[in-house]
Amino acid sequence: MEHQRIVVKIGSSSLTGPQGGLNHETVAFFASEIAALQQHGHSVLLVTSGAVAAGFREIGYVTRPKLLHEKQAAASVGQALLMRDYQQAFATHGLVSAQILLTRGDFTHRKRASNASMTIEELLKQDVIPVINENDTVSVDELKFGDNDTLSALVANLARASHLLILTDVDGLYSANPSKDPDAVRYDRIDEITDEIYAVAGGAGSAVGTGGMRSKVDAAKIATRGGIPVFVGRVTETGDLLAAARGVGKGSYFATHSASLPMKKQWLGFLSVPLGTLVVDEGAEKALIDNGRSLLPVGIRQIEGQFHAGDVVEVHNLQRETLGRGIVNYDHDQLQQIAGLPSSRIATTLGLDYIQHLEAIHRDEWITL
Ligand SMILES: Nc1ncnc2c1ncn2[C@@H]1O[C@H](COP(=O)(O)OP(=O)(O)O)[C@@H](O)[C@H]1O
Ligand SMILES: N[C@@H](CCC(=O)OP(=O)(O)O)C(=O)O
Repeated sequence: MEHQRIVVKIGSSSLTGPQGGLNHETVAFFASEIAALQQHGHSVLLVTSGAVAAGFREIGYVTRPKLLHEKQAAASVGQALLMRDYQQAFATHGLVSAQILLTRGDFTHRKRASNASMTIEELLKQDVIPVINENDTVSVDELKFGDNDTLSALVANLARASHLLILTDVDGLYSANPSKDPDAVRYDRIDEITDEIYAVAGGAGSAVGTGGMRSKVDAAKIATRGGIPVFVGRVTETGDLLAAARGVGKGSYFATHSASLPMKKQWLGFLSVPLGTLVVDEGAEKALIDNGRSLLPVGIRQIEGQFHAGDVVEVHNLQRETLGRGIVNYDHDQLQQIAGLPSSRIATTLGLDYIQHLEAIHRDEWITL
């Protein structure tokens, strides 16, 4: 196996128990597994949860807090404890580690994403292990990732990793939550993330985890669309992490079919914030999805939101299923006037001599989701 860049994500459920506090032996074990990957010539980026779980007991909460400000307070105590454990554990293998705290806003702003990327590149060049978590102190409501699975997929894309390994307390995705259904069977390999996969992926299984399998499938979707294969499973014994990276781990593998997605399309699909929604008819749905064509105003049935030309909008079919996202060429009030009209009537309806773009969304500015 040649040198690879591997993102490893460790969930709260793997590091702590329901009473909170860190399990120091477990942190030390994961550090030794990561050190083994480094010794095999790979570069590892670690995305770790556990700040809230590590800190809540320390400041006097009996159970994991539910309110945002309490979670933020617990995380600010716990993040330092988490980092202290990792730094000590990596140091015993002669490895230096660095703390990086990110929010979704850091990915949506291209300049900040590029700064984060430059820092990560320099750390990897110096053989330092970036240890990444969400910046819980400044993340509010819609800015929050909510779970670190999505964060790990965004990091994998940003760093152009060759693998994303999501470690959790269950050895893969099962046909039903295996802690509740003893007849559940594991999916060893998932070639396509279908509605059936989403239907079986349930919520968190423990008092400390968030997101459960559902957010892991979301993460797998983001990473595999970016050309990065994903492992979701358990690492409990020496050598398990190396096995996971080699494709023989205890878990499920999500395959990728895409070549790595251009940065612009990644941004459009997974980082941009849509400012409106266009509902389109069956003909437009077919043109966009089956024929890879642009969206013309004639196929638009309904317009929602106050967007302007150049903004990102989401596109729904008549059943209100999301088809994808694109950059729209008209302001919302212009689109209201021309929705349903053939291209020949657009200029006169808008009172213009000529039209720069006949398409509402050009195919080059579109991603199917
Ligand atoms: N179909 C499924 N297959 C496996 N686990 C599932 C499934 N649906 C829900 N789960 C739950 O997801 C949990 C893992 O997610 P989570 O608790 O968020 O862990 P983490 O802290 O590692 O992110 C499992 O322990 C399990 O209870
Ligand atoms: N940033 C938070 C992550 C929250 C969380 O529990 O995430 P996860 O265990 O990955 O589902 C923390 O460190 O506690």
